[in-house]
Amino acid sequence: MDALKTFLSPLGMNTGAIQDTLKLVVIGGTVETARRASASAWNGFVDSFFLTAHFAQEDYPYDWIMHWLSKQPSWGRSREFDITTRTAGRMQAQQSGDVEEEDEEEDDQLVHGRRKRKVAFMPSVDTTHTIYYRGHWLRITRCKRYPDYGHGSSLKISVVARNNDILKKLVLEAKRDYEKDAEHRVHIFLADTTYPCWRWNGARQKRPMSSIVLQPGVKEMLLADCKDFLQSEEWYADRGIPFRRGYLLHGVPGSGKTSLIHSLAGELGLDIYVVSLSGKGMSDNTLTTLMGHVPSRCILLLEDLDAAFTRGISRDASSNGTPTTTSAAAATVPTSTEKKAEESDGSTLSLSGLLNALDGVAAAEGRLLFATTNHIERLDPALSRPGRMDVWVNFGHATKYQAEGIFKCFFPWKKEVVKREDGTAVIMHADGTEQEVSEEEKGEVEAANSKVEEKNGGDMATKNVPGGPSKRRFAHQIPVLSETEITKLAKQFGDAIPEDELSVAALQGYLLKNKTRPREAVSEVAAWIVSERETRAKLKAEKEKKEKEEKELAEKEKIEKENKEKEEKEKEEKEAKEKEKADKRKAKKARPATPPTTSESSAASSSDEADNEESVTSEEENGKKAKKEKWVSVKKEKESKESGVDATPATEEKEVEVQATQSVEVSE
Ligand SMILES: Nc1ncnc2c1ncn2[C@@H]1O[C@H](COP(=O)(O)OP(=O)(O)OP(=O)(O)O)[C@@H](O)[C@H]1O
Repeated sequence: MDALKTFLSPLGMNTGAIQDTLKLVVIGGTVETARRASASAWNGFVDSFFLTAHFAQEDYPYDWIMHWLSKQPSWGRSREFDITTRTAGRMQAQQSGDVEEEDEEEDDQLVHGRRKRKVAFMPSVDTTHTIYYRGHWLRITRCKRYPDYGHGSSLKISVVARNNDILKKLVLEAKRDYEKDAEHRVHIFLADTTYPCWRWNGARQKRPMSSIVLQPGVKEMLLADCKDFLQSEEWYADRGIPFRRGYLLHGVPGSGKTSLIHSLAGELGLDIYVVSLSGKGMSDNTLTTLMGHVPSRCILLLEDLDAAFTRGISRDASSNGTPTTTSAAAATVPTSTEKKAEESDGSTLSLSGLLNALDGVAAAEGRLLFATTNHIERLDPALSRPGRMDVWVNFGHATKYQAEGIFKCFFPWKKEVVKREDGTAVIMHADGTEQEVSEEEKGEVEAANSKVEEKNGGDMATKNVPGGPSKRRFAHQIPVLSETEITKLAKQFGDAIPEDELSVAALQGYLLKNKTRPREAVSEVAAWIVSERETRAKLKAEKEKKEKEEKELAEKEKIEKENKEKEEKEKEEKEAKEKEKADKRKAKKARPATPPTTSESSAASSSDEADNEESVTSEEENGKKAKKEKWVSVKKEKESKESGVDATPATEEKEVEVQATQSVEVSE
């Protein structure tokens, strides 16, 4: 300190003030260090009493817990939230529940054609929330797992307890709760190739199997097969057969392949995992990782299987399903066009990679694989062989049977209950049969009929509605037909539809346009078919024309390219020749002016030979020069002669000319 004083005094500084400041810094630093040390020691001490469970977003328990949390009243008192209008996550959709209730009255309102946005409350990231559960305080923290990628969260739940029973109970309760709520929905997961994992893409309302109209027996067969498979784990294990089953749905577009899969998923209570094989960034490794994370008991859907092979990734044309070394190698070695495609979308999926991912060691057991394609002929036989695709179903254009069925599904109808004179009630069926029903059954049928009418904006719809009729808004007022009438109309509709010409999706499109006019839909269907045929013929002609034009253009471009290449080649050759000539000329000029000696001339003769062309040119030039000189002198001679004695005949001129040439040749 004294040394510091001696150092500062000559500078005229107040040493007392500086000393005080330094003391303060030292004391402050010591106190802060002590505080931090004690805090971390306390945290460590406290943490040692906590049991902590981690839940990653990629896994199911995360969803269960988030779903459970959204229902906790204490969660609602939390003071920190993320608020979002996006519904990208399953939780966001569910947590919007609180806000939905408040807005229920206006739920159906559209603002500028859009449904009003709902606000979702999300637990904020990196904040700890405390919830009381079964006599314990749970500390819950949600954190970002991959902040650099901007996605991926995890949950951490800590609780002070002697053993982990409380956490087990919590997870089981959350799971039960979640599954109960998911009962009426099918969850869809999409493959994310950036960080290979499955992302929840939404939950769809289950589609009843009755709304899918296929040829008789097809959907029943598929449903029974799936159910049988799901119950046969032991049977497969006993025989050492991998517990997997594959279904290949192939056929024309818009024939119900995807719809049937969604419907089956709903019926079987399974989630759907969708992979787009032609998607950006899809590679063998990515697919294998994804397949390894598919849970057992789910539907794995490979849509448009043929599209994955548009780059020609196939083993070989004559493949019989057994991978060969060469062909498998060929599959992994892309051609230049394939390489370009890879470069543009980062996709490097090979057929052998796909096959390995589907039934390699990492592939999940117990899953139902569904693959759809519009071009079965493009598939490699190895891909569609039994063991990979066990059941094939062909989907064609609409038959009369399907047309009739889809009409019946489309329009609402009710059962006719008639009271006989003797007081008993009967249901009159469309085929003329009568079904006797008890009073109770009659009540049920009538209640069902009222529901149908209410749903479709009939008279009943405006009755018994809390808040009065004005509270209810109906987009469509659809007449509810009797069973007899709908059956009759459906038959007429089916009869009018040509067999195997239009897709079911096209029929659905027509019926959608007439969704409130079932009777008109039947009376106008013939005209629609005519216009549909005309449109299709027109589109076909336009397509053919376009293809022809494109072909011609391609041909023209090809010819132009060839011509251009030819011209460039000729130009290059010409330039090379001229350059060669110029070089030779330069070389000749550089030779010594003195006549070469015999030895020199003989030595030079070989190079003269090489210069042959060049010397011929200079010889020609020399000849021409000499000839001209000779000609001038002869002419002068002639003129002098003419001025003197007699004209020399023209032949003489030629002779002289010839002689001149000859003399030049001789002189050379
Ligand atoms: N057989 C069917 N029964 C009921 N609805 C059908 C049927 N076929 C098609 N549809 C309707 O047509 C629409 C398209 O059907 P879907 O997407 O299932 O056809 P797809 O065969 O999968 O077509 P793509 O091959 O083009 O993917 C859906 O809205 C669906 O309701």
